[in-house]
Amino acid sequence: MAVCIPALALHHEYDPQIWGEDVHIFKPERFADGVPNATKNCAAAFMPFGMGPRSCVGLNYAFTEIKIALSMILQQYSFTLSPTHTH
Ligand code: HEM
Repeated sequence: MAVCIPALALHHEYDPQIWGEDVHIFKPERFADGVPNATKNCAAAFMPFGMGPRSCVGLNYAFTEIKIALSMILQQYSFTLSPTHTH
């Protein structure tokens, strides 16, 4: 028997109790304090690589590739502190 988890539906089954009232908004900064905080410690609310013994074996490879791609993109830009930035 095959069990299929529709990842897209899972992450779009909007649950304001977990994600907040702004659940429909694309808001990457909701992960700024880590996944556990963003998901109110609900491990099953966000599982892009699945979970359990059959979770994605390519997870670490995928993360490495993502970091390489991001660093290659960022090398094309230069960054300076905003003059209005205060600590
Ligand atoms: C952003 C990239 C990737 C995402 C989001 C992703 C996501 C997933 C998900 C959701 C599953 C199903 C887990 C489950 O059934 O609970 C899975 C399984 C799997 N993934 Fe990935 N994956 C990614 C990249 C990769 C890469 C780069 C490889 C190999 C080089 C890979 C190899 C596999 C394999 C072999 C399985 C089956 C594991 C099993 O059934 O035991 N994945 N992946």
